[in-house]
Amino acid sequence: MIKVKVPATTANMGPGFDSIGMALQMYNIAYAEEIEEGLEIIIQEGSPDIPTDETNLIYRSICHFYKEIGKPVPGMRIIQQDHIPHTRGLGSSAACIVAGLHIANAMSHSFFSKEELVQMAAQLEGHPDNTTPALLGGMTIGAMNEEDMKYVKVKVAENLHFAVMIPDFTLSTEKARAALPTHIPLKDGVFNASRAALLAASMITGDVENLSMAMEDRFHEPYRESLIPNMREILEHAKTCGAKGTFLSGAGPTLIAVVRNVVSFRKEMVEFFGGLEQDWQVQMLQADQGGAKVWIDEELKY
Ligand SMILES: Nc1ncnc2c1ncn2[C@@H]1O[C@H](COP(=O)(O)OP(=O)(O)O)[C@@H](O)[C@H]1O
Ligand SMILES: N[C@@H](CCOP(=O)(O)O)C(=O)O
Repeated sequence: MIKVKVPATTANMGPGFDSIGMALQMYNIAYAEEIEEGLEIIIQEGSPDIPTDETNLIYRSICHFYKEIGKPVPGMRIIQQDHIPHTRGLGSSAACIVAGLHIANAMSHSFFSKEELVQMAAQLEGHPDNTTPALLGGMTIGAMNEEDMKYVKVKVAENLHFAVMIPDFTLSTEKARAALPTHIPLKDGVFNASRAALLAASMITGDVENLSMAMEDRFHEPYRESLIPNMREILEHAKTCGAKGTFLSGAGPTLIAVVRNVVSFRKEMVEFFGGLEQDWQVQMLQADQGGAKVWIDEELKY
């Protein structure tokens, strides 16, 4: 039996559109084993609307891997225990890709290195900001072309807490990407480049006081705001409650605030959400530093 545990990820973190992402301590677990023929998918925990046929994203990622190595896909049973809410901007699709590639790697005895899987996963998702931290943990800064992806992994300071504010409605990445413009004014390019560099450097040095400015964005948040009721008010309120920095998680609709005052922040935000039409859950999480883990027959492999 193969077991894979993959963390949720938050991409962009403000200005790092399609480049910067971070793993969070929230996980999907998948078990897989070969069976004589066919495909059996059991969703033990998680959303009932996840497909259990060949369109399932874990299975599609497994098929992609087998195609790459030129071998037929064996019959298999997959059991999912999902804790990452899907279509909320917390990298559930990246978690499926990472789980699928790890399962296929183990099942086919291919022994691809983690580094090879990092490259394959980034090409499969098309942007490296979810799959790279999902595989490696921490915060990653990546840049890619058709052949290659270069990245740096940064360990996230242990004293940083992330208030992950998840609404009861979904927003697909596809829809949120369709809202983006094809051109960005030069002044916005300068705005984002300076903040993305400041964000990366500040996370390395631990200069938390920079985060308020370093997490500002003009590439995607202003264009996605209309898809997320009360987004601006929520982020502004989070700042008045002491957030060091705030951003839209991935393509949204989840919002994240970096906080130090965990208990009081949560209490104040829960009160604030009580006055809004939509239901918002607040989870206080820390960064996952190690990324996806794989067990074969209960032995931890990596
Ligand atoms: N646990 C899962 N198992 C199978 N497919 C999943 C799972 N989670 C997400 N997906 C697929 O990924 C889609 C969501 O991807 P996306 O819009 O990129 O949102 P997210 O921000 O959650 O990654 C879902 O509609 C579903 O097709
Ligand atoms: N850079 C992407 C990130 C999408 O992340 P997800 O968690 O919403 O899938 C984007 O902003 O479109």
